[in-house]
Amino acid sequence: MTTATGHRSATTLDAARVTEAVKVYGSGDTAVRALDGVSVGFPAGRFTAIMGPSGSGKSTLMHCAAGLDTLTSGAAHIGDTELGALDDRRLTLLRRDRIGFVFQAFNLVPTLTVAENITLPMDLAGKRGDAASAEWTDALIDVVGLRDRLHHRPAELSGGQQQRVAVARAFAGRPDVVFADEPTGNLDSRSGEEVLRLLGRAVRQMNRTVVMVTHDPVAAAHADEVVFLADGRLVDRMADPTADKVLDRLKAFDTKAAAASGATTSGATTSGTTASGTKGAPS
Ligand SMILES: Nc1ncnc2c1ncn2[C@@H]1O[C@H](COP(=O)(O)OP(=O)(O)OP(=O)(O)O)[C@@H](O)[C@H]1O
Repeated sequence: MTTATGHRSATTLDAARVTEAVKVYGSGDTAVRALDGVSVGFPAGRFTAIMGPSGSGKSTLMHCAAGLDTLTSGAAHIGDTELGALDDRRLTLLRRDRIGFVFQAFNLVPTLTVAENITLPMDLAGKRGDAASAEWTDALIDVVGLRDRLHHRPAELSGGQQQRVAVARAFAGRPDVVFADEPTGNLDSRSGEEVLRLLGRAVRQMNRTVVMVTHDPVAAAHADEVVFLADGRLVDRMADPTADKVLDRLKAFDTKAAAASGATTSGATTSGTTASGTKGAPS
């Protein structure tokens, strides 16, 4: 089902979601409430950007949603799996098998070729070898445009090319969701644009799910939807973002009055999208 804007409706299942997520760092006088009751879903097959002022909780939300960190209270799900119910071993397996990561630092293995870096997670998981995986990897290599670099090592590539390898590696195991934390932070604007287009293509042409933390309105404009955090709370969602619209929304955070009167997590809507982050669907 698609909406008038051509996007999938909110009835699409969430690939990942957090419910009433609270994360407190430290204790006593020095305690920081990084997440203060956030409920948000990241729909499967869509590209969602997480934005907000510095310190608003973006990275904390991503880390808790991806099982890299644990919530103080509330729940985080990947599909139907509640992360809090998993022991360390199962959580590690879930991260390996069902989640892909792209970070600001490319984190490639310098001694491996591009091809070996891309298939490393699948090799570790013992998932390579079947025809479907080979076909998928082959298609992925074309999407990221690295076919003529497959036998190079990371040091022989530009920063943009290295991040494209990291993107291919993140999608290689066909994870349920790829989380990207400031994936263009180390890139010039042209290389960054390429990586963002790549993430968009993976979502739209290969039916993948991407959740990206960024502070850059131009980067966020590549997403299908932007969720805004402020002071550890979800304050707004914006479908069909443009850089200008995102920038305007961020500027509103600059004044305390706007922050105080900003939309709350329960019912604010932007461009017809529910702000609750749940699966309530427009009919
Ligand atoms: N490990 C930690 N220990 C203590 N406080 C932390 C820790 N990690 C984050 N915080 C605090 O939690 C709050 C949210 O941090 P977080 O990094 O999630 O914000 P952010 O929106 O990603 O910020 P930025 O855009 O600057 O990266 C901040 O006040 C931060 O100082």
